[in-house]
Amino acid sequence: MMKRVSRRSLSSLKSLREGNLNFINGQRIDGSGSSFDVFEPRTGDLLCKIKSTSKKELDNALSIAKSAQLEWMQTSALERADVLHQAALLLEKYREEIAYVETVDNGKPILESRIDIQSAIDALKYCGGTSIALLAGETQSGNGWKGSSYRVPVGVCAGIGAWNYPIQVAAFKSAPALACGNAVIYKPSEFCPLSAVLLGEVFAEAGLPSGLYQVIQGQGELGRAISEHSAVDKISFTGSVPTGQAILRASAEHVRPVTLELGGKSPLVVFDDFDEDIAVQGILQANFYSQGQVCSNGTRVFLHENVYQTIKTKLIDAVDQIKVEDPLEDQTRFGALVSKQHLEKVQGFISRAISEGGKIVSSSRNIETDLGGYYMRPVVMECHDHMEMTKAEHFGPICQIYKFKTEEEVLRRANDSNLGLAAGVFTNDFHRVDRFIENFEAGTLYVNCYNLAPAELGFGGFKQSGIGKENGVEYVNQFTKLKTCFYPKEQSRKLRLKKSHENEAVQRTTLFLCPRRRSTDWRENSYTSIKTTNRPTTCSSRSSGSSRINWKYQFCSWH
Ligand SMILES: NC(=O)C1=CN([C@@H]2O[C@H](COP(=O)(O)OP(=O)(O)OC[C@H]3O[C@@H](n4cnc5c(N)ncnc54)[C@H](O)[C@@H]3O)[C@@H](O)[C@H]2O)C=CC1
Repeated sequence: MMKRVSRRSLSSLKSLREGNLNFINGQRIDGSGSSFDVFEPRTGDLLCKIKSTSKKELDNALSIAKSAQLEWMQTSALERADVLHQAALLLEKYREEIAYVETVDNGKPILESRIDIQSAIDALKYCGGTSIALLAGETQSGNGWKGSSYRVPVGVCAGIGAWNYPIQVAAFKSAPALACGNAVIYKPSEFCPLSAVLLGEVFAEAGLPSGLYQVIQGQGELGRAISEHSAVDKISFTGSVPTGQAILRASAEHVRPVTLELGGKSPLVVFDDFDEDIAVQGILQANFYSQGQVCSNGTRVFLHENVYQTIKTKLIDAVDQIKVEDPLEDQTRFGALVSKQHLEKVQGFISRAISEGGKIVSSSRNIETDLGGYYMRPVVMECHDHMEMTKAEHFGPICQIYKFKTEEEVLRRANDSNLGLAAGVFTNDFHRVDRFIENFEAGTLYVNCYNLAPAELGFGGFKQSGIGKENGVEYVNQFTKLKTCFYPKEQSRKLRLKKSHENEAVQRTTLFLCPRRRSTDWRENSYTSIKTTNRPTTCSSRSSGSSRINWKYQFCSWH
């Protein structure tokens, strides 16, 4: 059993502001690399200075991770799941403290930060429970042969995260990796670096041995150093398409598995048979949650010509009523954008769209506020197909509306994108629903709802929106390698008898067919004898039964 040193406290915001934001081998320490400033989105004030991880410190952290991982992989999946479950309970316990830090760091409403922590809790419970069953593998037999496939950890997994869901992404990168017996080295976005450190403290208090979850801090340069490092066995990345492509290129050198959760430019198609008021609530949900900084947002809203005018009018009315407020207040539904640079980027998209013929039809995008910080009003824009914003992800609170006539036409326009993260359709015609499910070119589809991403089902994109999934069984599998072992049927029976007779608990001898190609008569082949670790073959998955937030919040009132 690995030695565990439990911590008993979570760092306060005051302490985080003071630095020591790398979390290496169970300790909060400063890096010795270059420094950079982090600003508070709700006020625009300096939040903290980060001393980033140097190349030498990265090497050291990876070597600590490898040693810790070699021990961790020897623990049972059930034991690992227990640690994740404990961490989930601690996240529940510290929900308010972490939500406060998250909102100060990111600018999103505190209500949303609380929900993001729920997603992190769900991921920990789901991955812990699921891995127990997945790692058990499967056994098959055929003519003269018997074989088992089972899953082993990948090794040291690196996570590189975006800024829009800091605690959630840190948990999404670490939960499946740890559950499957890997170590994690995580680099949060330089814009929102704090909650990943708190997650490290939560893991430590839950009994996770030091070195298995480490946080390194830095900007793109550190991300590049991770993606080029030979001691990293897998990378799980959430961020923009160009960065994802750079990581993929660097990983080709090492022939290393990569999971990419990248950007989107998702269509949301609204037909004239659907309730207009519910459609408006759905469009708000698909565009303005997290100030529009959501990868799966349905920013291209196609409205059927019969309802274009009425839905447009209702939508403008609803958007104009959204209050932009201090994200730390409980009632706030729309807070600050993440950074000055990002605010300027989003405003730049709007200005270029106007010069290309786009038109803001809601009130002004600008807002006077005495909070300081990075605020703008959400907007509705009438757009056409041949403008930059129809193709490019703006990642801000801009709902683009388009008019369409026929189903065939709108499907073609909806799919006309290099990205394929999500797509939605609002209609009461279930034959039409079937046709959209079949023909939408996207990895996540929403019918009469939008932006759900529960832990139980895979979420991820087609086309340039990514490779692999987060959530669901597929996601947990991505943090394992599959080993398949064949043996002759009679030999396997003898081995079983021998094993039970000698009560051999740790190791057994088995046989590989060699050469690998299966002959019609396997007896003609020669054998090679090797040693393998004995593994349990039956385990049951545990329910993640949590005090979940009801997902129906998705159509909550915005005013
Ligand atoms: N599909 C999904 O699940 C999600 C996708 N996203 C996408 O993330 C993007 C917004 O996030 P950003 O932080 O602006 O993305 P980004 O690509 O600029 O940065 C993401 C992370 O990559 C690091 N990085 C930068 N250059 C790197 C390099 N050359 N090699 C390795 N790492 C590097 C950054 O420091 C940061 O930690 C949007 O495109 C959004 O759609 C965001 C959330 C979820």
